[in-house]
Amino acid sequence: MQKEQQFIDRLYDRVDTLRGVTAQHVEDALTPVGNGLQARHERDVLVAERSGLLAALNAVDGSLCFGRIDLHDGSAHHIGRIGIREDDTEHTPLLIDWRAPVARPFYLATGHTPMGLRRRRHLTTEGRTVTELHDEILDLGDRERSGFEDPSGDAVLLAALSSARTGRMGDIVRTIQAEQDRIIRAPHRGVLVVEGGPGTGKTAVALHRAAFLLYEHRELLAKRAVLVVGPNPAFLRYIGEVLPALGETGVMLATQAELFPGVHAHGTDTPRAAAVKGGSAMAEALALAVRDRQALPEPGEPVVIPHDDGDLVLDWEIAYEARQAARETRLPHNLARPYFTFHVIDALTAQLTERIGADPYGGPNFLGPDDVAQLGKGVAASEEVHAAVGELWPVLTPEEFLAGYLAEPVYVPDEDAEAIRRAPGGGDPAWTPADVPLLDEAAELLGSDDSAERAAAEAERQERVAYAQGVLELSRGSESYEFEDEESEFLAAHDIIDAERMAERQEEADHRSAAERAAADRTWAFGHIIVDEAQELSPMAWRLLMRRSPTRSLTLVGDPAQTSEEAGVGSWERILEPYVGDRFEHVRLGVNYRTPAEIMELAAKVVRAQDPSFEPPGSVRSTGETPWTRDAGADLAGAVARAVEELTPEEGRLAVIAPRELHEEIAAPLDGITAGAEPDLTRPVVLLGPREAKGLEFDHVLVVEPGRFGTSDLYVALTRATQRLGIVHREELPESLR
Ligand SMILES: Nc1ncnc2c1ncn2[C@@H]1O[C@H](COP(=O)(O)OP(=O)(O)OP(=O)(O)O)[C@@H](O)[C@H]1O
Repeated sequence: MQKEQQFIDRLYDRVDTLRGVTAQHVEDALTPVGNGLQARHERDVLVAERSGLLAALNAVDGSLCFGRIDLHDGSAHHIGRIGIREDDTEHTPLLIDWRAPVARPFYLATGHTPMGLRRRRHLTTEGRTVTELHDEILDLGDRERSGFEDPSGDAVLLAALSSARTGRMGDIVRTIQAEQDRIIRAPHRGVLVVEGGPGTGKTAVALHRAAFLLYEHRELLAKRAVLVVGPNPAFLRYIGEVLPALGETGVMLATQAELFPGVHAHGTDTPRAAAVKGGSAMAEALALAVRDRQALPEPGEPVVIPHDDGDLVLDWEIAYEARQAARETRLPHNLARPYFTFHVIDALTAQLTERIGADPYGGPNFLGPDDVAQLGKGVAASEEVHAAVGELWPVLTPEEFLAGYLAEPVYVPDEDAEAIRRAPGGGDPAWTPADVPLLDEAAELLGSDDSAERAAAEAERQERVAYAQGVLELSRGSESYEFEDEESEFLAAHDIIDAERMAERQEEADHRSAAERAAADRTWAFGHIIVDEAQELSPMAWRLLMRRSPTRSLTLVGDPAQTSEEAGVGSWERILEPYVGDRFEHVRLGVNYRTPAEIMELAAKVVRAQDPSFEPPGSVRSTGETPWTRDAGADLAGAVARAVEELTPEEGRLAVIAPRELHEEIAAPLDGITAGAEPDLTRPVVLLGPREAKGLEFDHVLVVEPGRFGTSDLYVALTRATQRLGIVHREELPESLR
């Protein structure tokens, strides 16, 4: 123990030094560097790198080192949250990053396959003090003993699993199990589906996989960012501290509702409406509805446009021809529009030319090319002409278009249209999460006519080029000074870079991280996407996500038995077929680390009532505490309050999971309970609806009125506890719980 304490002391000495040096470096790098563009660029890179390192050093302070492996060749390595090197000329590793290949045997070695290890040691620390050691001897022939042997090999894991919950998910880097390690370190290309029952560590594995990928492909993923998609904001907050604790901050966490920049989708849909909006038929319906916005005048009822040189007649034929020409470009609606406009102007100009210059005796037209051009200019400049074109082929934003569509849904069966219909207008349209993929689909179909923005960006670029040119000239002018020493190998900026490239570089020095830039850009292509509770996403949501991953580099984790959304897709094959065919890896996690065996037995009955062949994951531990059921009699709120008092842990968290419509009644007699749309999970007692409980975990859980839950919601609710489960009801219990 003393030796390990000495090591830990040395490690923290080094960390403190590094932290001081890095902080100083950041400060140095932040000092103004004048106008030298190259210097400025280098400074930006340095600041970013050093700030990242500093953030990592600060974040991983707690239990920085948690393991040690001793090899047969006499060498030993300490394993920790990040890698630290000595300050010697060789930069000898002092602490090995858990993600490095050298650390792998720490997670995988067994007595059967020791991978060169003699011993695996788990270190437990409090602050900077070593408090416990647990050793596993992997070479049975080895007689040497430390006195800290843990014959079962799972003391550290079991302690982690039964410790009090905090309302925030913790990392599992000390105790990643072999089946989990293989998933965490799987290659980043392609689609990996991770399926497993409740508590099998899917979320934990997904987040550690993100950390691993950021380590393994640092350069690529720092540029393209990693996106983690979760089911709701409370869940994202619940998991939000895991990656920072592993020293990783460059990840964008988002719910489906947040994936259309500029839209805050806080409205709610009925389950039926969400299911219709999520169905793949919507893609076709929206595409057809966009075509409907490319209108023609009624035959025989042309649009007559007053014009200085005489009325212009925009009839069905002209519009039809123009529409054909525009559609043939196969461009999105807004981008095809200029072709429509052009054809209309052309045809109207021809009409004028014909009218004004026609020879009544059938000879050639009197007007020459210059006159025609002049007429054309007049037509093109006519506001009335543009207004008429705008009526037939309007510029549409996704929001305008979708609001219009939802006010009058077409190309879906009548009963579906009824389910999604929404009153038009009314200020804030209150977009719902299910609208977000539709907005994205609309944005694809419409295309954005960003010519104005592009022109502005180009003007800005030109300005930067001019500025860079000036800097280069200055640097040429000062050449005689820089090259005073003939032998000097110093290169002036203009030797290695031209003005255009220098300007581009300056543009790259956008201080936002890739994750921040990605959050503001609808068309961002992420380096990797991780989807948690992937079974909940609708086909339309999958279309959106696949657009954000053109390289198809995704990890999907989920459990079909926990699907609650009607729009959710039951089979991975069906989800993925349109995008990758059958080219995806499918792995399963089979051990439940959360729910004790006693609770799992009860939860399994619920699913078995519907699917007799259902097999839940085996629980890694039992507690001896049988879940209980209590009839509340007439006073439901009173019975819940008594149960809450009984179940509120001294340390740790209790969740009351009840149908939403009962929340007010239940919460009334309870003090200090946190509830609402975004409850604070760090408070001792939290009141949740079944859907919000998805993915979360508590020491104790009280389920209220389970007869009102659907099968999968009930299964989710029953499997949230790490210790105790109680059920209170006034109405009849479902058969499986009787
Ligand atoms: N190897 C491990 N070491 C320590 N704890 C672990 C390990 N694997 C999983 N756990 C813990 O088990 C609990 C369940 O993990 P997690 O939430 O990732 O499961 P899940 O499969 O996503 O569950 P669900 O589908 O029910 O939401 C968490 O507290 C997690 O920290």
